Amino acid sequence: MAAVPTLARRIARSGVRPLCRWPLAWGRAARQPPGLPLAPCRAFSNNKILVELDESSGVAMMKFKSPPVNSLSLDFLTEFCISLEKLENDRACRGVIFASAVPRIFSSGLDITEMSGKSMEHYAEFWRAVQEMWLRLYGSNMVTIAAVNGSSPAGGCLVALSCDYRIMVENPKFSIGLNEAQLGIVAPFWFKDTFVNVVGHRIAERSLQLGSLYPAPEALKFGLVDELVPEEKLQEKAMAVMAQWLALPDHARQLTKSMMRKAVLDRLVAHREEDVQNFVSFISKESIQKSLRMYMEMLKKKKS
Ligand SMILES: CCCCCCCCCCC/C=C/C(=O)SCCNC(=O)CCNC(=O)[C@H](O)C(C)(C)COP(=O)(O)OP(=O)(O)OC[C@H]1O[C@@H](n2cnc3c(N)ncnc32)[C@H](O)[C@@H]1OP(=O)(O)O
Repeated sequence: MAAVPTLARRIARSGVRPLCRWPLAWGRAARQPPGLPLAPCRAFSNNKILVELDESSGVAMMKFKSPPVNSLSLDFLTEFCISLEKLENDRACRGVIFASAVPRIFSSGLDITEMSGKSMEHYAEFWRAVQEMWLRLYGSNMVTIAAVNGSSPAGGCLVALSCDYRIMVENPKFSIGLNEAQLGIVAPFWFKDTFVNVVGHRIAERSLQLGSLYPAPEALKFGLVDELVPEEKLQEKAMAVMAQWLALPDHARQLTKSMMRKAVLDRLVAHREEDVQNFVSFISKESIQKSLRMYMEMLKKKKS
C-alpha cells in the first residue's frame, strides 16, 4: 500500500473553502416560512463540488459542478472524498443527497483522459482514488440518496448504485448503466458486485456483457433506479425519501447497511493492491489505449 499516502497527501493539500452561513442553493430561502429566521445551515465548496448542510434536518446536499460533464477526474475524486469525509465526521449530518449542478448530466463516469496516454504511476494513483471514492461512499454510515438529474454512464452509474436509494428524472433522454464494454474495457469486480446487489445476477450479467445504457423509464423497470419524477419534483422527492429513512434509529439502519454491504467492501479491501496492479496492466495495454482513443474520437465526431 506504498502509494496510498499519495491520495492522503492530495486530500490534505486540497483546501475546502467555507462559503457563507446562509446559502441559497436548493432554494432553502424559498422553503422557509415567512418571518422566521433561516434554520442553521453550513456550506462549503471546492473547485468541483458544492455542499450545503442543513443542521436542522441533518441533511446535506452535495452538488457536482465540474462542467462540461462532471467526469470523475483525479481532482474531482479527491474533492469528493474530502467533502464526504467532512460530512461523515460531522455529528450534525445524518444523510446526503447527491445531484448535479450541470444540466442534463449527472456524471459522465471516470475521466477517460486520466486513463489514456499517461504513466503507469499516474494510472495507479488514479485507480486508488477511484477505489477510495467507492469505499467511502458504499461504506458510508449516512443515508445516501442519488438524485439523478441527467445521464449517468459507467462510473457515474457506480456513484448512484453505491447510494441507498436512486431517484431519477423521468426524461427518456437521460440514460444510466455500466457501459464499460462499449469502450472495450471491463467493469472491475467491485463495480460488478455493487451492480449485482442492486439488480440481481442475471440482469447484471447481461447488461455488463452488452455494456447496456438504459433510458430512465427502462432503468426503473428492473430496479436500476427506484423511482422516476419530473425534474421540478426531484428535490422535494429526495427530501421526502430522506425524511422516511431518517425516521429510523441510526444504529439499527447503519448495522443493517453494514451487514448487507460488508462482504463486498471487504473483498476490495483485501485485494486492493492487486486490483490496482490489474488495472494498471490492463489499461496500459496498447490495444486498450487504442480503444479508448477511438472512443474519445467517436465522442468528438458525434458533435460535428
Ligand atoms: C481482467 C479485468 C481487469 C479489469 C481492470 C479494470 C479495467 C478498467 C475499468 C475502467 C472502468 C471505467 C469506468 C468509466 O466510467 S469509463 C467512462 C465511461 N463514460 C462514458 O462512456 C460516457 C462518455 N460520454 C458521453 O456519452 C457523453 O459525453 C455524455 C452523454 C456524458 C454527454 O454528452 P454531451 O453531448 O452533452 O457532451 P459531449 O459528448 O459533447 O462531451 C463534452 C466533452 O466532454 C468530454 N467527455 C465526455 N465524457 C467524458 C469522460 N468520461 N471522460 C473525459 N471526457 C469526457 C467529451 O469528449 C467532450 O469533450 P470536447 O468538448 O473536448 O470534445
